[in-house]
Parts: sequence; C-alpha cells; structure tokens
Amino acid sequence: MSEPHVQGALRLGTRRSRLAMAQSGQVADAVSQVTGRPVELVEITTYGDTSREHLAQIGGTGVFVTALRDALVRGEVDFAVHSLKDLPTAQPDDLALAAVPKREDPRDVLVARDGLRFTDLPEGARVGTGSPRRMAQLNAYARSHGMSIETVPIRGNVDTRIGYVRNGELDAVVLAAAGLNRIGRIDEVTDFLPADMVLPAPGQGALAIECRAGNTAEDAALVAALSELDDPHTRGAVTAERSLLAALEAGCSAPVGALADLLGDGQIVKEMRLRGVVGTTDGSTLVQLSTTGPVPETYDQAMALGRELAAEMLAKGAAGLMGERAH
Ligand SMILES: NCc1[nH]cc(CCC(=O)O)c1CC(=O)O
Repeated sequence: MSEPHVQGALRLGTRRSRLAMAQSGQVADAVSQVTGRPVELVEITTYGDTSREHLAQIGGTGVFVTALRDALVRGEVDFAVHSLKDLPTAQPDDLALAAVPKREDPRDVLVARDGLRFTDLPEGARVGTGSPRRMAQLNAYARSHGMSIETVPIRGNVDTRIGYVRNGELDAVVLAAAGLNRIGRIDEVTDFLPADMVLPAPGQGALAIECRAGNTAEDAALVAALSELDDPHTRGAVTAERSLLAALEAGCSAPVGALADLLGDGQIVKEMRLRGVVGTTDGSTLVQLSTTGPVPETYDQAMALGRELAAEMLAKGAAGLMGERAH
C-alpha cells in the first residue's frame, strides 16, 4: 500500500536495501532538479530481497526488478531506479528505459582481511562470491598464476558479505566498486581488480531509470524529463555490453563478463573496444575475446558491436559454457 502522495510529487519505487536506498536517494535529488518536483520514495520488497536461496538457483534474471516493474505498470509509482546489471536485457513494451546516468567505476573489487591484495592471498584462501562470472575469472586467474584459492558461494547484501571477512569466516569477498562507493564503504577495498583480470558484469556501475513508456501525455512528459539525466557515452557502452549478453542468450546469473570502453590517442577518441568473457565456474575453460570498431553513433551500431563479439565467442564454444549453475 502506498501512502496518498504529496501533490505534485513524483513517486520513486525502490528496494529497501542500503544500496538501493542510497542510489534511489541520489537519483531522487537529480530528478527533483530537472523536473522541479519533489520526489518521494516508495519502498517495495522484491523476491530477490526475501529469498534465501542462491541467486543462480532462483534464476537470477530479474529477481530484484519484477516487483518494481509491477508497481510501475499498476501506476503505484512513477519511476524506478535499478542497477543496470540486474536488469534483464529484454525491455517490456509498456516500460521505457528513460535514462542511463553517467557510470561509476565498473570494476570489481576485493575486500580482504589484513589489507591483502588478490595476488597476495595465501594458499587455499577462501574467497566469497555468489557470482559464477566472478568465480570463473578468479579461478582461471588463480590457475594460470599458480595460486590455489577456494571460491565460496555466498549471497546477501553488501554489509552481510563484508561481515564474512570481518568475522573470519572468509579471507576475502568480491564486490562491485560502484556499490561500495554509493554506500560510502569504498575505503574498505583492499584491491581494485583490473578489467583484464576480471571483466565486470554487463552494465555494472551504471544505473537505469525506468518509467511507463508514455501512453498518456503525463507519462510522455516524464520520459522526456528523465531523459535529461541520460549520459550518451554510458548508454552506448552498456548498450554494446548488454547486446553481447542478449546475443549469448545469457541471464544476469550467467558467467558472462563484458566491458566497453573508448580507446584513443590522448584526448582524441578513436574507437570503442568491447571485451567479453564466458567460462566455467572452476576456471578451467574461458572464452575471452575483444573487438573494436568505430565509436558508435547510434544505439543500433552499439548493438551490432555486441552481436559481432557474441558471434565470435559462440564460434569459440561459448554456448557450452553457459546455463551452468553456481554449484
Ligand atoms: N547483484 C547485486 C548488485 N547489483 C548491483 C550491485 C553493485 C552496483 C552496480 O554494479 O551498479 C550489486 C552488488 C555487487 O555486485 O557487489
């Protein structure tokens, strides 16, 4: 049940987690600025928040998103903020991805005991992550560098995960830099994992602002107002990354990493590079490829880059490495 809302206020549907509240609060301020209207937060519980199952088992795709989308479609809220990496690649017709604001640091990070960096982890170190993508790449890195680590499937919110390190159950956990930044805990990072070691999830570090697609004049006006918060560079990059994911027919719990970035000579941007990886969680097999093309001028061109890389990855056996569960 939502409270009767303040006259003129926009209702922002949000999950209750600290991360969701932090990112919704930041977007609420920005939306207030561009629309001149107050924004009120409406808390919504999603299946991903209440289920104790491992994400990979409950299917991953969309578990954090569905309840927010339902509230949007029912008209209980006016817009929602998602972590883009949690958003399924198929966009429902009745909803619009009105804005993708400028992306934060897309990297994964390590929070380890005693300030340890990944390469300093001792023999047999227990590294917590519920993500098959992170497991695959960290285990592959460890194998090829003569390290022995044990990846331990965990889940829970950011506080819970860091708690496993603080209480000594695990030597380290892997998280997204962006999430830690947003909740003010970036100081606890002991190692920023470079993209050539661990490619982040497609869209990691970016937010998505979603609203109804605009069947009424009011909805259309909101799409237009929210689109002022869109960052075209971020949107181009995440469009390529998500196109790769979609073309691999993988969901957000699949072991797929992707990152698009711009390559240049000093200030002159020359090309967009898209890197992608898929692998088995034990790290014994990885398909990791990169492609470059002209900086896309349209989202169709960005999508074409993603599809092109997906085709190359599929030709190298990527399909056989997906659909695998966390354990
Ligand atoms: N799957 C949960 C989730 N969704 C978005 C983020 C972090 C913020 C982001 O990537 O934008 C996280 C936590 C994490 O992976 O550490």
